[in-house]
Amino acid sequence: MERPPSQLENVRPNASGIKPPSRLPAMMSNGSRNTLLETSQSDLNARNGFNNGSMGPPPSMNGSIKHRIPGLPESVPKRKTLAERAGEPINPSRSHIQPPSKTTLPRGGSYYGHSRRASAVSAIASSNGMRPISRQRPSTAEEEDEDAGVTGKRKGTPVMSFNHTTLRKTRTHEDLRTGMRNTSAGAESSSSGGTSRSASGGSTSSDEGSVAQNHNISITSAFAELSLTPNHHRPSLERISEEVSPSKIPKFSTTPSLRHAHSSLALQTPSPMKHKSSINGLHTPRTSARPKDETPFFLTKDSLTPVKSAWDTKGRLEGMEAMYTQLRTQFASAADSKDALEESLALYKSRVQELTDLNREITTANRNMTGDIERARTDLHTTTTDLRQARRDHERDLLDIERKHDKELSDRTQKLEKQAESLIRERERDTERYRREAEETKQKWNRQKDDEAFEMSTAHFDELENLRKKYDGEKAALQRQLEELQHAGESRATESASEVEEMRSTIAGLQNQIEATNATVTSLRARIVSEDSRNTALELEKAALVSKTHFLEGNQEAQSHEFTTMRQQLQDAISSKEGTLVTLRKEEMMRRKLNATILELRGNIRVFVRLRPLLAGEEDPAKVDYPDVDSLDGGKEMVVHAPMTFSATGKERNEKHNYGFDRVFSPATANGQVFDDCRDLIQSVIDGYNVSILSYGQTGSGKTYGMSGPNGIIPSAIAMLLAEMHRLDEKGWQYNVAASFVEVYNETINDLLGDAKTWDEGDDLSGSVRGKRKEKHEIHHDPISGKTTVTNLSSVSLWPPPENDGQWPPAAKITGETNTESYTEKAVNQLLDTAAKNRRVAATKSNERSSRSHSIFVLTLRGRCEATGESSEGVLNLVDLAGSERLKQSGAEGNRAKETAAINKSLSSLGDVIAALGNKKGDESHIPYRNSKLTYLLQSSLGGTAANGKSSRTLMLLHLSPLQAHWQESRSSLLFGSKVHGTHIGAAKKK
Ligand SMILES: Nc1ncnc2c1ncn2[C@@H]1O[C@H](COP(=O)(O)OP(=O)(O)OP(=O)(O)O)[C@@H](O)[C@H]1O
Repeated sequence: MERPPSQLENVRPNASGIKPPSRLPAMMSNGSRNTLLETSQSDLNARNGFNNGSMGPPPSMNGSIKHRIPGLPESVPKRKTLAERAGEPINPSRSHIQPPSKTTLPRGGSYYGHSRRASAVSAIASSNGMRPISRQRPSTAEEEDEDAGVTGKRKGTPVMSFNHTTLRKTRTHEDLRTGMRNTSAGAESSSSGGTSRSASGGSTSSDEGSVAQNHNISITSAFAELSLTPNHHRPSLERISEEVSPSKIPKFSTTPSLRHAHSSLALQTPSPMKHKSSINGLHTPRTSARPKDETPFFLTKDSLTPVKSAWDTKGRLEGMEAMYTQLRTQFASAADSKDALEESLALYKSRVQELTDLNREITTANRNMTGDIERARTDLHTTTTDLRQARRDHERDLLDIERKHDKELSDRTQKLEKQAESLIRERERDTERYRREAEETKQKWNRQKDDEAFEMSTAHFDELENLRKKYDGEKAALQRQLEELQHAGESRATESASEVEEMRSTIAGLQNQIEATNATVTSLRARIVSEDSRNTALELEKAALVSKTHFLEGNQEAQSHEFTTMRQQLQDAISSKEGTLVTLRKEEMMRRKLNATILELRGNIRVFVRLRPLLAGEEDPAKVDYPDVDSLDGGKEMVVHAPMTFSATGKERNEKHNYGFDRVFSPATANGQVFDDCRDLIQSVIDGYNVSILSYGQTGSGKTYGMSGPNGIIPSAIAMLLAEMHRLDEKGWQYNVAASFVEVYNETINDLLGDAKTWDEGDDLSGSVRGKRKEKHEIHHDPISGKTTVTNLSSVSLWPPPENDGQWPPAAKITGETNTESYTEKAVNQLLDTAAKNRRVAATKSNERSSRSHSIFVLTLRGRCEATGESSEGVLNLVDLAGSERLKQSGAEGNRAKETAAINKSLSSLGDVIAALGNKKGDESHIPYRNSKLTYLLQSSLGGTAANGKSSRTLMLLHLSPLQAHWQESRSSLLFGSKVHGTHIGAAKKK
C-alpha cells in the first residue's frame, strides 16, 4: 500500500532526533524499521473505529480535520513545519531555552511556577546543608507499586520497557515516572470519554506534583530510557493496535541522543546541547489535553505520527498540530524551568563567590600560617643544630677535661705511689737499722746487766756460804749446850723420879697406913700435889738454867761481830737495791728514748682510719677491702669502691680508691683495740711530750663514740696514765694530773666544766646571760716555755686526790673515799657528766650543738723524780672535732651560717697548719696557728717543734661512715687524711 507524501517529512530536522512522521507508513507497510507505538485504550478505540474494515478514511473525516483546527493555515505547503515552529521563539522572554541544571531538579516539585522555584531554592538550600523549606513529596509505597506495576505491566509488553534502575536513581526520575503515569492515565481517561483530570489539574494546588508531572511528562518522556522491542516490524497498524493495550502506558521510542540526554540528566550534568537535543528529540505522548474527538496518533520511535490512515492527511496534521501545541507548552515550561535554574544559578554563583572569597581568605591565612610554620621550623632547626653542636662541644670538652683529669690523677697517683714506696722503703730501712741498733744495744745492756748480776750474785753466794757455815758452827755448839742441859735436867728428873718412887713406896707404905688412917692419905695427896708443883717449877728452872747456860756459854765478841756483819750485809743489800733502782731508772730512760725513737720513726703526725659498723636500720654499705688486715703489725691499707657512675659517653664506671695510712681499722675493731695502738703515744705524754689526738669525720661517723664511748680514748687514756703513774712511783717519779674540758663554738672558747649560763657564745651580746656575767676565755701562748694557757678555765686535779677532798666537782661532792683510785675514777665520770650537761644546756640555743662545736679534753701531767731531780710536763689534748660535712653545706642562715663559717674556718686552718708544718724549712717559717681558735689552742700540741725546742705529736683519727650514700663525705675525709698522712714533720723533742 502506497503511503502518501507527508508534510512532516520535510520539516523533520535531522539533528533533533525527531523522526518525521512520514516514516510511519513504511513501518506500517513492512515493519522493516524499528517502530515505537504509543497509544492508549481510547486511541485504540478511535483507531479501531477508523481502521475497522478498511484502511481508507470515512468520507466524513476529510472535512472534519480542518474544522476542528481552525488556527491551522489552509494551505498545507504554507504551514510551517514542526521543526520550524520549534525553532521559533514562543515568547520573547522565553526565547532562550536552557537545559535544567543538574542541581535544579527538585524532588517532588514542579518545574513550573512558584512551587518549582521553591523546589529549586530548596534544592540549593539542601545542597548548602540547610533544611529545605519547600514541601517534599516522599515516594509512596503506592508509587513504588506503580513503578513495579509499570515494570510488571510492561514486562509482557512487546513494544517498550523502562529501565527502572536508572529511573530510581533520583527523585526526579520518580517524578518523571509519575508524570508519565499521569499522562498515561490522562490518555486512558481521555479515550474512555471521562473528564480530563490532568488538563485542569495543573492549576490545582492539592495535586501540584501531579500537575507538574503532567507537564513534565513531555520532558520525562524524552529523558526516560526506553527500549525497543523486536515487534516494531509488525506489518500492519492493526497489529500494533492490537498489541497496545489501553491500560498500558504510552510507549516511547528512544534514540541514542535521547538516551544520552536522559543519562546526562540522570547524572545531573548540565549540557545545553544535550537538553536541546532532548527537547528536540522529544516524542510527546498524547495527553489528556487532546480533545476527545481528536484523531489519535502514535508516538513512534522515529516520529510523532498520528495514527491515521495514509490518506488521512488532515488527521495527521491535526495530530501534528496537537503535538506542536504540546511542544510549545513544553517549551514554555522549559523557559520557566530556565528561570528557576537561573535563579538557582545566581544563588549558587553568589554562594560560590562567597565560598571562593572565604576560600581565598583561608588560603591566604593558610599561606601566612604555612610561612610562619616554615619560619618557625627553620628557627627550630637552627636552634636544634646549634644546641646539638653546643652539646657535642660540651661533651667533647667534658671528655677532654675528664681525660686530662684522669691523666693528671694517674700521674700524680703514680708519682705519689713512687714517693710513698721510696719513703716506705727508706723508712723500712731506717726501721730495720734502728731496730738492729736497738737490738744490739739491748743485748749489750742485757749482757752487761747479766754480768753484773752474776758477779753480784757470786759475791752474795760466797758471803752467804760463810755466814751459813758460821751459823752452823754456832748452832752445833748451842745444840751441844742444849743437850748437856737436857742431860742435866734428865738426871734431875731421874732423881726426882726416884724420889717419887720413894715417896710412892712411902705412899704405898703409907697407903698401908692409910688403910689404917684416912688423914694420912690426904696429907700424902697434898704432898704429891705439892711435889708436882715443885716438879714444874723445877722444869721451868731447868729451862731458865738452859738459856742462862746458853747465854753464859756464848761468846760475846763473836756475837757483836756477827751483828756488825749482819748490819754490813744489810747495808750492802740496801746499796745493791739502790744500784738496781739506778739501773731501773736507766732502763726507764732507755725505754723512753726507745719509745721516742719509735714514735719519731712512725712520724710526728700519724693518721688512723676507722670505719664504724652499720647501725640498726642502716642499709647499703660501701664496699671496702682491707688487703693487709692480717698483717702482724696491723692493717695499713684500704680499698674503697666508689658507687657506680656513668661517664659522659654513658659508660659504666666502677672506681676503686686505694688508701694507705698508719693504721686502718675495720668496722669490727673495738674501741679497746684502737686504744692499744695509741698507747705508745699516750705513754709519751708521761715522758713529757705534748700529744693531740684529733677525732675527725662527718656527723654520725663515730667520733664521739671513739673518744668518749665505752673504752674510748678519754677513759682508757686516764686509766692507762694512772696505772703508769703507779708503776713510775716505784721508780721514784711522782706525778700531778690535772684535767680541763673546753669547747670551741663559733670561734669562742667555753669552759665545759664551768657554768653554761656564763658561756660566751660569740654572739656579740655583752653583759650577763641569765643573770650571770659572761665568762671570757683568752688563749695565751708563752713562746719561751712553750706552754698554752686559757684564762678563767676550770682545772680539776685527778691525781693526787686533793687534800680538801670534795671541793670539786661542785655539783656532786666526792666524800668519804679513802681509795684514791676510786676518787679519780669518780672525778673523771663527774667531769664528763658536767661537760655533757653544760652542752645540753647550751644546746637549747643551738640544736645538734655537739656536732657543730669542737670539744677538747686537756690532761696535763707534771712529773718529778726526786732521786734524779728530773721533771717532765706533758699535755694530752683529746679533740672531738665538729662534723666535717658542714664544710660543704651552703645556703645556711643565721646561727647555722655562723656555725658553718666557724667550722669551715677552723677545719681549713687545721689543714693549713699541718701543711705548713710539713713544709717548714726552719725555725723562722710561719705557721698560721692564729687563724682559728682551735689551732691556736692546740699550737703546742700539733706535731711541730716549738721555738723553745719542745715538740709535740699528733694523731688524726679519721672516722668514716660505712654507708655508700655518704661516699662523697667519706672521700673528702679520706683525701684530708691522705694529705695529713703525706705530711712529714721533723722529730719531736722533749723539753
Ligand atoms: N664503732 C662503733 N661501734 C658501735 N656503734 C658505733 C660505733 N661508732 C659509732 N657508733 C654509733 O653511731 C652513732 C653515731 O656515733 P657518734 O655520735 O659517735 O658520731 P659522731 O661523729 O660523733 O657524731 P657527732 O657529729 O654528733 O659528733 C652512735 O649511736 C654510736 O653509738
